[in-house]
Amino acid sequence: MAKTETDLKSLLKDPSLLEPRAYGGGEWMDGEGGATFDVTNPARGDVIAKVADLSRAQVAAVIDKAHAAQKEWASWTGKERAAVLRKWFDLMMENADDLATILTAEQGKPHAEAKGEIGYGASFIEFFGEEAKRVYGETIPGHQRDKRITVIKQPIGVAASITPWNFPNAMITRKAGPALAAGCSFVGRPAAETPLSATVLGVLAERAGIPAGVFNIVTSSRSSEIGKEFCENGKVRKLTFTGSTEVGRILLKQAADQVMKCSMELGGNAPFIVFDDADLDAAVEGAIMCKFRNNGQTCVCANRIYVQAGVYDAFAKKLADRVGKMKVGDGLEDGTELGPLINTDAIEKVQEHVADAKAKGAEVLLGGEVRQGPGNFLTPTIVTGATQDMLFSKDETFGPLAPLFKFENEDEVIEMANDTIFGLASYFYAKDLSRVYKVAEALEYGIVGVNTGIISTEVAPFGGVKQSGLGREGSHHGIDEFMEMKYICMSV
Ligand SMILES: O=CCCCC(=O)O
Repeated sequence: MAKTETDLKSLLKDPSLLEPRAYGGGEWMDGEGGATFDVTNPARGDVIAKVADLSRAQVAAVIDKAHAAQKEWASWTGKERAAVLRKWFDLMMENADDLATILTAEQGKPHAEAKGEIGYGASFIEFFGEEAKRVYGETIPGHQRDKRITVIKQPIGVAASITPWNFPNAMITRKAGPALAAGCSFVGRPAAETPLSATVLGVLAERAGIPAGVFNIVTSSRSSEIGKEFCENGKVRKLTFTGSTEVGRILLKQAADQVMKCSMELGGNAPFIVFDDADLDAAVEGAIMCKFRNNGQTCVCANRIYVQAGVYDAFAKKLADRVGKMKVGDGLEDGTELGPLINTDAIEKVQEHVADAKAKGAEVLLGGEVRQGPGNFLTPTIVTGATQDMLFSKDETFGPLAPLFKFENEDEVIEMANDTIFGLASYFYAKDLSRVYKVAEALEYGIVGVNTGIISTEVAPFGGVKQSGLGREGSHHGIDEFMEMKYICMSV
């Protein structure tokens, strides 16, 4: 069980993968004056590493290096960039066990789930490496007899990224993959809770032969200062962010001064609807995968579960039977299905949502207990009798709370499901084909899962509508976020 950096190293097949320094311009960097910040294991609350705490000036110096490296990188052919990205992907897969151990130690999710994230994260590097060869332009018939029109796509330049602690590998690779494939250089600021999953990507990028300055990881505890540097530095041409809608709004305002191209993957409040013609066992399994992925700390996790009246009681019972058996514990221990929450604030938010629901008439069917002792553990919780006036109807709980709402008909549930400022992911279970089409079209969300609780894949465009964000990540669309279109009009 990891207690210190040394202990965590002893769990790795290759201890040199654990890197507490930042990676900028191809060099490993300490914080100014040796400044560090602590990284703790949420399963035990102990410090596992002291990581370089870069100042804003140090980050600006890294941006200079990324800027200097970008033009040469962009001059490589797509095939040449694809070859090093492929090497990077291979190294991630070869070291997947160690990467997962580092991820679990700092983030908490069970090791098997962490390993799943490493595979998912690596898939973006593989996919976009392949896409590097397929950045096609266009020819358009001229508007006059002597005119020829060609459209080309060019890398935007330096891309800055800010990523969250809940998917500390995949949220970086989903941005760095297309950025590097497009010919951009990349400066990533990982969450202060989970920097080691980012620096290890720097270790492997270096081993893969990605040129100095092309992939950079700037670890820092000063989130708002670094955000400002990214938005105000004239050498940064693209900002890509995954995190809360609240922070996304601040970044968009700051980036407006430079009219910076932004991609925003923000909050969600996913509805999960079970119609009375659904396969109930499949719906229960889908709800568990969707709700309890990363212990509910995922922007696409079900936040509101709507169940049609005729199957409400049966669904609630089946769900409680299954969830009640889930093993909560340290993610580094065998058999753990639900790890700790990231911190005590996260526990308090779940408790606040449960207390509010109880005060408004809901009943706790299962769970809700905070485990005594070290670590941020909370048993998975189900409440019945949820209604639209309860806190979780407006606000993402981001924890292991499954509120069950009862509904009577299609129109009513669509109205309730869409009654939110968010529009990221949504899910429903039904068999009737015309219902499937109508409901999928009526849900105001960027992603709709039909008879499935898992929708994430590198080949599909991930992103939200309304206040859930701007732009799409993944799929062949994802690379366009890092490119500019140029039209060349030629007189012949
Ligand atoms: O919180 C958002 C992380 C997205 C995880 C995914 O890609 O499914």
